[in-house]
Amino acid sequence: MSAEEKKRGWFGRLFGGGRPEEAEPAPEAEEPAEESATGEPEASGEEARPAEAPASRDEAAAAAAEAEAEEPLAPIDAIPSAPEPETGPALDVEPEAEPEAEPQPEPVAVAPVAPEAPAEPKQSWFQRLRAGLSRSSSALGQSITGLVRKRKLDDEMLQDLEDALIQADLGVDTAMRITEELARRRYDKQVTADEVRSVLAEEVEKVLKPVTKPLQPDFSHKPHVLLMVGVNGSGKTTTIGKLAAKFRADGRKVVMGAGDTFRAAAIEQLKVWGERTGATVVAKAQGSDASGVAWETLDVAKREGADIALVDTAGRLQNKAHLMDELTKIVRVIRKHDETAPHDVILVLDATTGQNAMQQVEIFRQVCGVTGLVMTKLDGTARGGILVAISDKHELPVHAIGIGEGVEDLEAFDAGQFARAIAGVAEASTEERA
Ligand SMILES: Nc1nc2c(ncn2[C@@H]2O[C@H](COP(=O)(O)OP(=O)(O)OP(=O)(O)O)[C@@H](O)[C@H]2O)c(=O)[nH]1
Repeated sequence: MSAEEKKRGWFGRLFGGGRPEEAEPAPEAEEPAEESATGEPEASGEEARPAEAPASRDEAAAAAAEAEAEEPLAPIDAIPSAPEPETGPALDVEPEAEPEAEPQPEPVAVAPVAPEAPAEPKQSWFQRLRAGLSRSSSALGQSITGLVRKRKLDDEMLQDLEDALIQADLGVDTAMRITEELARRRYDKQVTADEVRSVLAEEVEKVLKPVTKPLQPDFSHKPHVLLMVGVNGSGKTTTIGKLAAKFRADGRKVVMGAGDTFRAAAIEQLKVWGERTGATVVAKAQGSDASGVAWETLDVAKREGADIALVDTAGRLQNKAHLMDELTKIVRVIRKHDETAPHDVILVLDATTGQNAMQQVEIFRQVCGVTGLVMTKLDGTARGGILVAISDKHELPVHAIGIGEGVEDLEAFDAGQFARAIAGVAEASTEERA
């Protein structure tokens, strides 16, 4: 199988329909990414289009001002604080004060693109998923093995198992269903750890199956608008970059909007992804009005006849009413371009934040009508079970999961694979070894 066919396979699975019929050929790498002589990437949009920028700035300002006058979509005071994720810096500076300050000397951490010539034999996605989820599955596996020692399944063991499953962030309801099913099958009989694991995998798959939904952009929108939201550090920018790479590999025209104007490094990070993928990047200076960036992103996307616009946002939303307003304002500004947009509002959740991720779903659903989820960093945590609890409670589509920083580390979500990986059960069929 060629690399291209593999990409298409991924695309088909992620986007649910295989390669679109009217995909335009991928432009040459230098076409959308405009670089200066120094090699410094120049953003499209305001920086890259001086002649067109003033008009769109006026429109953006007018749209932003109009949007400002409107009511926010959700009461901010009702939103509880979610602790900072492990990877993100704390918010202690008002963004309005930022432009004056020296740009923060943050390193631009950009995930590596898939290595061109991998030396090692390529692992299947399931193998990598299992390896990624090994912290989650081994924590659970140890508890299960510790509890099941050639004993008959009795009430005490069921209670201990339930506690272990809750500890693993799977959620109370799922934990109860698993132990009820175990009791139904094996009560007062000898039970092995393998039997427990297999019931665990089956029950987790039952929860996850209904939420397994590939991303299905409707390219007739021209552009299909995808808004990426989530707390800072959850992996929004990286996920946008990875998605852009997938769309570009499928011949789509992509425009990315650097709507995270809070952090200079996030803007730079997106520009680098733009260079790598050949996607156009619309960016403004750090501290600029994010809704202005969103406006221009759609402006540029329409002008370029882009298939999809991926709009990044800042994630410093906890207890910061004006930043929460910023998100609702971005949505309103986007709707001035297309009242049906944004067509996808994807919440990126960092698995390492465990139960806080549940809280984040509640907050972002209130504020901006989340349509689907991507969970990242499942590779670095023992708390992967949280995706099960979130799915059980919120029933939001899970589009994809991330198990690393590279392009190849984002995959379409598959309930069965995830369930078996987290339960530490072997692959079910040869199909998944592909
Ligand atoms: N291990 C691992 N790291 C990831 C994954 N996804 C993203 N990251 C890393 O997480 C860090 C934060 O990712 P960003 O994409 O910058 O997060 P963000 O939500 O855009 O953050 P802000 O710009 O601060 O709002 C980066 O170092 C990414 O490379 C993943 O699936 N696994």
